[in-house]
Amino acid sequence: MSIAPSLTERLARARADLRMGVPVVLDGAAPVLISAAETIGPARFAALREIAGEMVLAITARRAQTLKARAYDGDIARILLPDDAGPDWIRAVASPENDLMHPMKGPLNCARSGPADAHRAALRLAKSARLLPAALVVSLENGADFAAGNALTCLPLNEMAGLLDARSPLGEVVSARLPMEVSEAGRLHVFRPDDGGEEHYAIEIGRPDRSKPVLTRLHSACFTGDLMGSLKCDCGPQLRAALAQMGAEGHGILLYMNQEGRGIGLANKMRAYALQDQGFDTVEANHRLGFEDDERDFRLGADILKSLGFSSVRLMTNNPAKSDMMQACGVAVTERVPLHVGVNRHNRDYLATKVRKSGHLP
Ligand SMILES: Nc1nc2c(ncn2[C@@H]2O[C@H](COP(=O)(O)OP(=O)(O)OP(=O)(O)O)[C@@H](O)[C@H]2O)c(=O)[nH]1
Ligand SMILES: [Zn+2]
Repeated sequence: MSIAPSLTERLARARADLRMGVPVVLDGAAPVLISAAETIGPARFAALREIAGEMVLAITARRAQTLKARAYDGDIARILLPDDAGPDWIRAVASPENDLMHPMKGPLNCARSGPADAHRAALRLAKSARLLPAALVVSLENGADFAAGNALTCLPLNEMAGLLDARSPLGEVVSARLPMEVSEAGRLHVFRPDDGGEEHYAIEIGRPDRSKPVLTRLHSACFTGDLMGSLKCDCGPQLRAALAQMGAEGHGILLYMNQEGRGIGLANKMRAYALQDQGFDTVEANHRLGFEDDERDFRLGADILKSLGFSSVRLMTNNPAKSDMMQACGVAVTERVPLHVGVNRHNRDYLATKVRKSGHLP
């Protein structure tokens, strides 16, 4: 094996670059330089203008719908950057926080022709870096030379879709005994993906029989609900109720997935909360930010269960998408255990929206 970073490792670097505001080169027949809209500063923007390439702001069709921009590519829109646009304009298009106070003054001119694969890859990369899905895409004459001359991460455009689809194998790094309030026979397993991405955890209560369906909760991280006692959702009560039931039964597995905000990250979830204060529901808020309703990958939970030796579960959830994905990944769901706890006046509408729009069971 070469000592140089693999493509997957370079992809992980690219995520860190975008988060810092450093552009990344996507090389191919039509090479481009991509930057995350959210992290472009004035100095780098001025340097990008000097390249004198075509400048396009790529956004998702979800965001385009709010802005009344034409998504000619179906899932994305490519807005041609006006000559007088700067980082503030870019951020105003990318982020909906001031949409109501300053409705966008169009018209936003969108590209109809030419390839959109680099733009699509840039948006997927920004999402996977937990940034707003909006990217400035600047055309280059020679991608490889430009990357080498500026010490930038360079990725082959024709391999981007496959790289972004792939899910990096999760390996167990360590496990140790963790006596807990619900059970003194607790154990925490830490799983880490090969690509340097987010770690996920499994809490094992007792020593469940691997040949029988195990009481399981697939829980997504919610800093506000799990730790801060937020009343806007039901996550904290669900977490504690699941652990309590496992403690009472003497065994169970709680998968704690670091997929905060249904996979959009805490910063974006707080942007969604700000929109909810303007009157939008949880699904509309995600869409206005440019995300789908739910950006989580539940397959990771099934991967962890299988690597711990389980092949069937009694799944504690109200969300059929979780059961469906388990089954599709080869983990049998022998029973769905409903988990209705923690309803209050602040989260009643949120829970009703999940039933009405996201297929949750009442
Ligand atoms: N984007 C977004 N995420 C939210 C919002 N409220 C809560 N969340 C996140 O939603 C996730 C809730 O996940 P879960 O409780 O595991 O899953 P669920 O889909 O509600 O299904 P259940 O298994 O029935 O609880 C957590 O990652 C929260 O951070 C919101 O308004 N917007
Ligand atoms: Zn929550």
